[in-house]
Amino acid sequence: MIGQRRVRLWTFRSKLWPDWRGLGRDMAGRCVSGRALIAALLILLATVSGSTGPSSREIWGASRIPSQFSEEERVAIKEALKGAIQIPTVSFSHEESNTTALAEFGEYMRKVFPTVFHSSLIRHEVVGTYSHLLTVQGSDPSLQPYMLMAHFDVVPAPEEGWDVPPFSGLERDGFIHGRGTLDNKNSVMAILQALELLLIRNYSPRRSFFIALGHDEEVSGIKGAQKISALLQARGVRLAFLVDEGSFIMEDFLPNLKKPFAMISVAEKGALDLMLQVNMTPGHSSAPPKETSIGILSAAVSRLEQTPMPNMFGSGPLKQTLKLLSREFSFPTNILFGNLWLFQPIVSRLMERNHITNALVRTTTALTIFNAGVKVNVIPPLAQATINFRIHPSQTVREVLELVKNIVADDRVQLHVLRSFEPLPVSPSDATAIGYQLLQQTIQSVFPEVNIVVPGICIANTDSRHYANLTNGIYLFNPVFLQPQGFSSIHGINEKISVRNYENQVKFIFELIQNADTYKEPVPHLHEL
Ligand SMILES: CCCCCCCCCCCCCCCCCC(=O)N[C@@H](Cc1ccccc1)C(=O)O
Ligand SMILES: [Zn+2]
Ligand SMILES: [Zn+2]
Repeated sequence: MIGQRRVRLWTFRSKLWPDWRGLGRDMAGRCVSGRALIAALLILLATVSGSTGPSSREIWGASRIPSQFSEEERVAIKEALKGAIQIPTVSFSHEESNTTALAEFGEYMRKVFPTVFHSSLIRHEVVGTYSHLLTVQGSDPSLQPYMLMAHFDVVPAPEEGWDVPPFSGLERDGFIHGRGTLDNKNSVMAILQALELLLIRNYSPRRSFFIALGHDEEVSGIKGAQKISALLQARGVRLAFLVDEGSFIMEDFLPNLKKPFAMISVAEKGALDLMLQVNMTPGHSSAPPKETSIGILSAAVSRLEQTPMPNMFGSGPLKQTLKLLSREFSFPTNILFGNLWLFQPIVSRLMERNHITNALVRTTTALTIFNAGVKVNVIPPLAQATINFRIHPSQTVREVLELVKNIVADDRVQLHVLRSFEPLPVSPSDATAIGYQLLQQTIQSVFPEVNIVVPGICIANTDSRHYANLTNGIYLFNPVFLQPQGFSSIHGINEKISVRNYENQVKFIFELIQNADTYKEPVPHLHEL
């Protein structure tokens, strides 16, 4: 029955497919087709007048600065990133970081971007000893400011397994190698680099914006981002939106989808670090009791690992993500993703099959620390295990704790919450959401090969949560192409970015800053009034 229905649906849709695609594009917004028409006219005009084509200055307005960089600038762009990678700004733990390197990084930024740090338009403040806040003054106070964020601390990188030393910043085969090339010195450097290049070209913004560069994101953001946020709140700042790390232009993440798609995360998971502890009477191992602290704790954590948290597919932004992506798939995935009203149960199961997509549909349970015992012939009194839960946007810390208690179901296992925070509220991605729309438009102009932009969920955590008090528009997006191998290199080995990818990241921010000045609020339709 279902099989017959599936075939019928497919036949119906495949007949309509070409029309739907054409129609979809036209209906994506009159302004898009209008802009295409204007672009076509400009090309025609330029051809007649002997020029090679319309520049972005012509399309976006007379005062627009084209994102074209000289050979000399292109060399300086990549050399600046290499230098940043060579400073080992490692966050080891809450208590320990390489503070010498953090301070050196501040000096390095000032040296490499002199125009930024000497501009009369920019106020620079050091916050929490090592983090940086730049306030870029716009000329039009009626425009609400926004914020670009990044962090320059990195996770440790022992040399084993790396093709090149992780703090060498070496260029090889078109890639710059090293810890922080994707997470997240690329963004720190690209933001400052784009601004430096704009200022050199005498740019002055209409819309004010902030640049917040954190020094402790990899261990909490409490000394950096949290302090910057408090400072801005005390100044009464409200942000139109902010952009941080957390998502990419995805390539080869989904089976049967060869084309890249840009995912702007509009939601970020929460987190719960829970320590499980069992205390029993110690004793001689020659006469062990029936149950030991290690055995009881192992059984409890094993139950947690074997009992995944509920699949939350159907709530949150993922349905919209798949609906939008469905057009990019071939049969039968296009039918499944495009008709979730019917195929939701199947799709939610499919998502569980892969560890990355599984993380999108549920709160994940990761056993990360286990401690017990000191000597082979001593029954230890104490066994401890720490579990890192990443909480799905549709759940709360309290709900997860309740589920954990029910799964453990053993009073001898004590639960201690070490740290927890709720998922971020979902940021808007509709036609009126300025941050989302600006990112989408900029992606479309800088990366014409990327057909589709979708809202998504960030499965990791970022500094952006510390700014939730200042805006409801939190967008996580790095304008960089990422494959699954690149994802594994983040916090892993052989982290690297191609020179081309990095140049495009600079170009993207160069364009985004200018687009923020010229963004026009959409006019509401009559029926919405
Ligand atoms: C249908 C769409 C499928 C495509 C899914 C592809 C998903 C790819 C995900 C890529 C995510 C990359 C995330 C990069 C940002 C990493 C930020 C980070 O590492 N943050 C730390 C922060 C932290 C948390 C807890 C303690 C200390 C630090 C983290 O662990 O989350
Ligand atoms: Zn990061
Ligand atoms: Zn990280």
